[in-house]
Amino acid sequence: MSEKTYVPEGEVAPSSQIATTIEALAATIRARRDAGEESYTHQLLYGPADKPLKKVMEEAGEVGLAAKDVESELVMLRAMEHHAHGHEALVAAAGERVDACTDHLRYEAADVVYHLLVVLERYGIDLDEFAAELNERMTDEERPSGAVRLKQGHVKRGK
Ligand SMILES: N=c1c2ncn([C@@H]3O[C@H](COP(=O)(O)OP(=O)(O)OP(=O)(O)O)[C@@H](O)[C@H]3O)c2ncn1[C@@H]1O[C@H](COP(=O)(O)O)[C@@H](O)[C@H]1O
Repeated sequence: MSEKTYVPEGEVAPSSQIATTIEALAATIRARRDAGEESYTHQLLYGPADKPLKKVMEEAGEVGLAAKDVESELVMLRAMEHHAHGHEALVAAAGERVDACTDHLRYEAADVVYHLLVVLERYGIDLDEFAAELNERMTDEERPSGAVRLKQGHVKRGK
């Protein structure tokens, strides 16, 4: 587990954190089909299609920019480590900037995943079907036992 994360005391961790989280988020998004206009998700599911599609592209771009910021700060940190001997405070400050940029990258990545899940829900692609797409790309050695697969005829339709 990352040193940046924790499970609240007294709570039992699920067997897979990310699977449980994605499933819960996808279920919330699906449930927002029955919500009112005050729900942002509902607006993305039923409003003009351009809105969620533009959000996916915009947020993906923000991931790219956030990652570039991490790169720039890493270059600064390495330079500090090489040239700022005796100036531990400068090195520590550079390390904190890397850390902050990495936090921002994670934040933008979550925005992409949320909007991607909304787009999948909007067009009726459920999580199992999405998993099957990813599973098809794995080698037999990589693919977990019992992993869902795409039926022939639906494989590589996008190519
Ligand atoms: N995970 C998310 C989530 N991630 C990002 N967002 C929204 O996505 C938008 C991100 O776009 P921006 O950063 O550009 O913010 P913005 O300028 O307000 O966005 P726009 O109005 O320009 O589209 C913000 O409005 C965020 O609130 C999310 N909105 C909802 N969820 C989840 O979906 C659930 C249901 O949300 P509602 O439909 O709002 O009830 C929530 O409880 C959350 O669990």
